[in-house]
Amino acid sequence: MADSLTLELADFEHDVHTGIYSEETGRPQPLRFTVQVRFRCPPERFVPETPLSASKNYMDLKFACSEALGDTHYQLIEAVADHVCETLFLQDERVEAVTVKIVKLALSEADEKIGITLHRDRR
Ligand SMILES: Nc1nc2c(c(=O)[nH]1)N=C([C@H](O)[C@@H](O)CO)CN2
Repeated sequence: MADSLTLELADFEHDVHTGIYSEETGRPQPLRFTVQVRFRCPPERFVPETPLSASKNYMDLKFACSEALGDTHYQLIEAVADHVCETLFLQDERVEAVTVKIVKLALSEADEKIGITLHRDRR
């Protein structure tokens, strides 16, 4: 049976312009991202000499959750997650599916975690 490969970035925090309400506009707020990327056809074996081109650079996941989001104001964090998914699909045609979990840290009063998870298969 073939292997499957999932790349993961967990608990990465980055400030993003997002929010529905007027008090949320004008300055970015911290979001916590956890992203999983399902990768098509990994090689049969990863040997010591296997090059990075046989996989996907996990630093690309950080890029998708930070610089790639730019200074755009995203009303909903769903739109942030959508942008992350599309960035990852565009980067590499071997990306089959992406799951993005976002926690809006500014909402937490007693360590509760409020946010969303978006899963998208390549269309
Ligand atoms: N499903 C969502 N619900 C809400 C969002 C959101 O982005 N997705 N955002 C807000 C406000 O901006 C919130 O962070 C402050 O009340 C409310 N609900």
